[in-house]
Amino acid sequence: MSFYSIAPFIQEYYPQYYSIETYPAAQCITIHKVAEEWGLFCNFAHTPIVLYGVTFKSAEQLFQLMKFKDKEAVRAVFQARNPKMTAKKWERTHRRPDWGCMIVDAMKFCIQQKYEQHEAFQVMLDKSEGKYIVEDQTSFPKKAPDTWGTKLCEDHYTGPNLLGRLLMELREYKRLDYHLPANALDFIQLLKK
Ligand SMILES: Nc1c(N[C@@H]2O[C@H](COP(=O)(O)O)[C@@H](O)[C@H]2O)[nH]c(=O)[nH]c1=O
Repeated sequence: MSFYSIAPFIQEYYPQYYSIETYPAAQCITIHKVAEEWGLFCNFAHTPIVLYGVTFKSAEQLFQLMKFKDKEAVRAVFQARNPKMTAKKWERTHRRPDWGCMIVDAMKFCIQQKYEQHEAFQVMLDKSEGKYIVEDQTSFPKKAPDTWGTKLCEDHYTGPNLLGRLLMELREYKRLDYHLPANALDFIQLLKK
């Protein structure tokens, strides 16, 4: 199993999300590229999030930073043009040891902040009512979708679709509840010094 595979964490700590879902393609809204119609649902969308006076350029940047506690890694990922790729480099050596048991709560936190700080995102979520939301990874080279997404198989999207599921939960309940370790946001102070 790859170091980067998060499926074992989901199985152990978030069994309620450990499943493969299937959705009829005709009833799906797909998240693929930021520039596309529903691109605002993508974590990479330009939706600045301000926390304790620090501005994060996207939910993705915030999520990637939450993996780290060390100043060097935090600063490198914060300054990176592509935080996801830079985080991958630092993860092997510097990922916080409890990342696995907080990963879904971290994602919920980031999406909840985006929701609270961006009305356009709230409006678009409401507009998507009645449709399934899926992250479309069909064009990705790997054979199977990862935990966050799905792939198109004939007339349906199939995969764990955790990103889509969290967005649908947010749409339904108007909030995502999360429980983070007390030090989860300490990294923000490292960006101020
Ligand atoms: N795995 C994937 C995307 N999926 C996105 O990756 C994010 C989390 O990645 P990770 O930190 O690896 O768990 C999350 O925002 C999810 O929507 N996107 C992409 O362009 N390319 C990828 O390969």
